[in-house]
Amino acid sequence: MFQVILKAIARTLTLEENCFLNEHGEGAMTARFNFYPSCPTPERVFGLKPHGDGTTITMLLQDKEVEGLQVLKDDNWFKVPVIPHAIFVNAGDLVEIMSNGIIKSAVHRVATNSDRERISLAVFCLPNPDAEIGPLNELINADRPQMYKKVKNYSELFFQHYQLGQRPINTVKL
Ligand SMILES: O=C(O)CCC(=O)C(=O)O
Ligand SMILES: [Fe+2]
Repeated sequence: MFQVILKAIARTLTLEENCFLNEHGEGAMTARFNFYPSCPTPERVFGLKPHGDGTTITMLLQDKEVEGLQVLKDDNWFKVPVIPHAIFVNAGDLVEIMSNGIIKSAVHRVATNSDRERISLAVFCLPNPDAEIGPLNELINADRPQMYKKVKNYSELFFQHYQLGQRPINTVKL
């Protein structure tokens, strides 16, 4: 399914539909269930701290009753509504890099809830660890010079910085 999404993004940018997939290769998908217990002090405790995903694409099945996911836009946090059985698609840092910054990897976080627990299922799409991922040549020009270095095995960089509360994408900006 992520292939369909990457093709759709390419078409949106009026590019050849396989251009992102050619960079990405077959890649790998990992899945994680997130369980957020109820928390008596939600104003003081995050379920998941603010981060951008270190993926190409993340597909997320949210809890069908309990909200919690919030996305940062223009310095404001917006709640993602609960839509039962809908899949929330998030562009990760690697799409931001490949698109030379045109598609943004949204910073998001998860709030806790004082009386309800919450569960979600995230599927993370990643390129092969040895694939070199960089801005597409088609998206580099005089008006928009190359904005990111090429990266390899971004997951490793991601986790090093995540622990420190930093965004790894800031370390590969030119
Ligand atoms: O639980 C959620 O709604 C979001 C999970 C998430 O952002 C993640 O696993 O990276
Ligand atoms: Fe995330």
